Amino acid sequence: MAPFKTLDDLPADARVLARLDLNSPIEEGRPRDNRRFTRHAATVRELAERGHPVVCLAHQGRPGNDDFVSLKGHAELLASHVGREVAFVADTHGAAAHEAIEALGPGEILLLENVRMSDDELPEADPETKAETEFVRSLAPYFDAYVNDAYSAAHRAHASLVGFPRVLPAYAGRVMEAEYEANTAIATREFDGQVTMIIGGTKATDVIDVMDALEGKVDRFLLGGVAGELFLRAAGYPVGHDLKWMDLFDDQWERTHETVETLLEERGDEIELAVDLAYEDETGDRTEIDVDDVEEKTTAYLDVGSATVDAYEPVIRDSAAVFLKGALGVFEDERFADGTVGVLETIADTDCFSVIGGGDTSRAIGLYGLDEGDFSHVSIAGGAYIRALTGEPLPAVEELQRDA
Ligand SMILES: Nc1ncnc2c1ncn2[C@@H]1O[C@H](COP(=O)(O)OP(=O)(O)O)[C@@H](O)[C@H]1O
Ligand SMILES: O=C(OP(=O)(O)O)[C@H](O)COP(=O)(O)O
Repeated sequence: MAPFKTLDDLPADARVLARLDLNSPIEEGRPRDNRRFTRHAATVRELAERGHPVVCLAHQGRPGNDDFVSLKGHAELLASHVGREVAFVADTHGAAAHEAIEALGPGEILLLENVRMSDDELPEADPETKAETEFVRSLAPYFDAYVNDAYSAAHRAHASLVGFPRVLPAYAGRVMEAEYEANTAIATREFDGQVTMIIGGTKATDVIDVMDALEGKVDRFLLGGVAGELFLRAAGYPVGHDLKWMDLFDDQWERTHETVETLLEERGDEIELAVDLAYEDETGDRTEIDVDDVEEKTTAYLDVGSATVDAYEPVIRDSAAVFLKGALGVFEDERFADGTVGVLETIADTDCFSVIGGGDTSRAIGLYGLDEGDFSHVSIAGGAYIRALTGEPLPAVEELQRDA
């Protein structure tokens, strides 16, 4: 049985309130185009083509931060992906919002203002409390159905995510369905062979917790990025040097070194560390060094080296499933993309079940001309992906399951 109702179960003509996750990097006040728009546009288009009036909810940034902006630019970008007009009203649940919702005809789309501009959206609370907020109580009567497509925000118990499914029939959108299925695979599927997890990126504290939680579920871990250097440091190599303007290593080392040391000691045979690293030399070129030749902690390493990519390749080729979280290097700079692109190319070249996770990391696929279709799933979720990998429940998904 499907764990929740989907768009296939949605009654014809239902007036739909759809929660999307359009949270994006903001440049000069406008959202930078990214996969979240393409993916959610497909759900919205399907709803509009079936003749539902579609009112969308989404958030952007957090109050007090520079990226906490209006969704006006998001409506324009969403429209370009849907291929239909997306109206916008600068109101979350007041009279202007109600008027615009009432005026909406079949197949028409409206995006309301950033839900976090309503005091009722945050903070986190249980679903009953969120369902009683003015935000939920005033909007719900305008709709017949609530569709949650915002898998990547499903770890937040906010009003737009857990309140509405208590008062409206609730359905999973297409993005929600696909993300749920792929991201819970480590916890829910049996693979006929080795399961490998490639760990990198800057959020070392998070990914190290994942490694700790995945005991018995993953056979091999291949490490790179900041997390990889913390493991190398624990293995006695003087790496993990913080550049003056970044505090990536020392702070995370303080928080993780005990777990890292225990993991190396107890499960060291599952963990592969980089054998060489790359840095920017005095002339600005990429230079590689064997980890055994590193003498002092004075250099910032920005990628794993080519011998590491060669060593990781057969492990990937021997795997039935590969899950990736975080980049192996600073791939945004072409000189330091080899590690990330190298492992992605190998995964793309195999038939294994593969999930590429992390909003930043998955950008490497488009930047370096890889084909998204060569992976089983490219996730648009960060925090929710990590939680799903470890089997931790997501409050907004639980509400969909409860309603089913
Ligand atoms: N050695 C490194 N030093 C600094 N940054 C790194 C290093 N390796 C990888 N990164 C950075 O990690 C980022 C991606 O990781 P992160 O933000 O944790 O993951 P996510 O993909 O989940 O958003 C990339 O933007 C990349 O530049
Ligand atoms: O972008 C998001 O999370 P992610 O960066 O972990 O993928 C979600 O939109 C959640 O946003 P939040 O972390 O401000 O609650």
